Amino acid sequence: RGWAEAVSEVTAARERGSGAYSMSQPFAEVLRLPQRQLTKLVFPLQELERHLAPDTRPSLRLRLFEPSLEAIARADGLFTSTAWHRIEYVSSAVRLDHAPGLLRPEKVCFIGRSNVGKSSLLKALFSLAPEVEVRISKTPGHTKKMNFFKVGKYFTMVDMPGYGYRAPEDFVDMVETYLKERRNLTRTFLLVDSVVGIQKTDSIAIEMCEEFALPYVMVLTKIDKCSKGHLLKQVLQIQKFVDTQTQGCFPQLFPVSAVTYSGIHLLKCFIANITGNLR
Ligand SMILES: Nc1nc2c(ncn2[C@@H]2O[C@H](COP(=O)(O)OP(=O)(O)OP(=O)(O)O)[C@@H](O)[C@H]2O)c(=O)[nH]1
Ligand SMILES: [Mg+2]
Repeated sequence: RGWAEAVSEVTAARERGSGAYSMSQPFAEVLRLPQRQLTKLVFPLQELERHLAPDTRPSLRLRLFEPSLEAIARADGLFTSTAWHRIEYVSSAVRLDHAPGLLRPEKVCFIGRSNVGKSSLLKALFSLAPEVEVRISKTPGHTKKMNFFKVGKYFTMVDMPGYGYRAPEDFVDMVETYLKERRNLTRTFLLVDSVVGIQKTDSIAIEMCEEFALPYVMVLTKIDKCSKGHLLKQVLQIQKFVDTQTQGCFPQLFPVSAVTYSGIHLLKCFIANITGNLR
């Protein structure tokens, strides 16, 4: 289905004013981009796929989650803060028993090495809620607490401290306990730096997710820093790792850039979908 049709469909939906949230203005702009630019921004894996030899294509699982542009547009609305639908910081905690109550569905958290780009990713996902403050830093080990953010009445997202270099001392107690015991956690996003690929420290998190049998999703960060060839190599390598060495990892990778926003819209749509909010 062409994107031009999606534009008119979504525009019509917006004019009808249907639903608590509808397409964000910035996404209307995205839909006006030339096809190639739009694909690169919204479907970065598809853009890479064009450079693969036909017989290697099946190794990239591109088609597992392939929403329509209309669905992506609606998800963008879910991540837009309005007076009726507030996206906001809730609280921070260093221990599980300090975390917000379990009544609100938690749904998603972001884990990964320090400096991999967890806070930056959250900030990019919240770019249409500019009043939400997510702190990022060049210095690894910046996020010291579990930070809870709510997306209206729908769900909560958690930014975690990183593991590895300059990780907080109580990291293990904090993050392991959280992952193991948080009953309302539906999906864990495990971030891997696309420039360097899976490192020893990443294996800690992978093993943790596997051991606790958590459903998790691998996100490749900072893709703006990779050449096309390098990114393709990393994506294929990591995809192979996921296919052969993991049980609980969703077999489609999500490459993103918090700088160019490549892959961010698709990830918003995936989160809307797994939290049951893609109406
Ligand atoms: N070029 C580029 N830089 C990024 C991207 N995402 C994050 N960075 C940079 O990477 C550094 C670390 O980012 P953070 O988001 O603070 O990383 P973090 O994973 O939250 O780190 P800790 O809180 O220390 O665990 C910062 O200098 C960011 O500007 C990206 O997509 N592209
Ligand atoms: Mg951080």
